[in-house]
Formats: sequence, structure tokens, C-alpha cells
Amino acid sequence: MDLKRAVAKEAAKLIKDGSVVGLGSGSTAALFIEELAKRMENEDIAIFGVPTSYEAKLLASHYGIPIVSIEDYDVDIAVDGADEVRKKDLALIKGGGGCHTWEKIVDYNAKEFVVIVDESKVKDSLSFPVPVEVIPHSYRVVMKRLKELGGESVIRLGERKRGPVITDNGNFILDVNIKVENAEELEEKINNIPGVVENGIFSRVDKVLVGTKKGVKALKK
Ligand SMILES: O=C[C@H](O)[C@H](O)[C@H](O)COP(=O)(O)O
Repeated sequence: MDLKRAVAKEAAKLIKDGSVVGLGSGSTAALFIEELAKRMENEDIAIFGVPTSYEAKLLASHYGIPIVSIEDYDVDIAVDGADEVRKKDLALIKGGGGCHTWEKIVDYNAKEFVVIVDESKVKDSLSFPVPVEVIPHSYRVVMKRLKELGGESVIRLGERKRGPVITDNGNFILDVNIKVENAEELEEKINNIPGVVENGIFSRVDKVLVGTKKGVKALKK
């Protein structure tokens, strides 16, 4: 079985009847949403989904998973993908698809936050450019401040949409090449820059499930 599918299926087994589940974004989380929907149908369990993006919301609707809002409900467990995972401390980079702001709101407020990846994403050090969502008007000054922190930024441009990518929240994204050593400290420093909405360093995760050729393995801090 495909490694992403295998890890998504394993994560779907963690979900208990009646839970409020944070539904992650990206291709791996999409498989989790699909596997969860299968369980709901085959085992007749009730699940309420809290999406982390419009992508997740549309998928959940497609599979018939009832959606509730984080404005009204606490999340029992969030399952989400990642672009890179650092082996030694499970620091993550997320936001390759531009969804990290909404993801962090849901994932960090869940009682349990589980990440699902295939083994190609588990690294000794982080090198994926850090996505930083910014208020459009602030991009130039934020880029200057990121440079002071040692980061070189580019504005993320659309593929079919011309000009900057616009997030689900109506903002721009900067992709920042920056050395991540102390993940928690850098996550906080970037978020302290005026104009920054949220960055894609996630220093807090409870468990990472990894799809490997030898089966699904759990990494814990
Ligand atoms: O913004 C996107 C999210 O952070 C995704 O979870 C991340 O990019 C991983 O996506 P994929 O599973 O498609 O590699």
C-alpha cells in the first residue's frame, strides 16, 4: 500500500466514536479524511470535523462528514500532515499548501495533535522554506525584519492565479529560507514581527506517525 495511505489509515483507527476531530490539510490529510469517512460508514460511528482549511472543509462535505466550528466546539484530536519533521525533537514545518494559520489554530488547541507523514519527510535537520503568512500591506517590512533574523524571503506566487497566492484568510505568504535551530524560539520570534499572522514552524506536536516500507511507526518526543 502507498505509504501515505497506510499512515492515514492507521491514524483513522485512533478516532473514537463521538469525537470532534481536527481535519488537516494537504494530500496526506486528505487520505485521512477519506479513511475516516470509510470508518464512519462501515462502523456506524459519529464524528464531527473541524476543518483546517477550505480544502479540508470541501473534502469533508464531499465525504459526508458533519462539520462543526472551533468557535463552538473543542477539538478532541487533530490529525494533520507536515512538509518536514526533524527527527531529534519532532519540530515541524507546515504550510507548503498555505494552510498553516488555520491549521495551527486547530492543531495547537486540540487535546491531542497527531501528525502523519511518509518516511521521506523525516530529516535530521529542517531545510524546507518556512511559510510565513503576512498582512499584504506589510510584506516589504516583514521581509526586512526576517532578513535581520537571517532569513531570505520570496513572495509565494500563484500557478494559475497571476501574482501573489492569497490564503484562505486573504493574506500573502512569504517563503523564508532560514536556519531553524531552536524551533520554539524562532516560531515565537517570527510571530512577534508586526504584520505576521502566523508562521509554519510547529514546535508542539504530541505524536508523529510515519509510513515506512516496514510499516507505520510512531515517533514521540
Ligand atoms: O499547508 C499545507 C499543510 O501544512 C500540509 O499539511 C503540508 O503542506 C503537507 O502536505 P502534503 O501531505 O500534501 O505533503
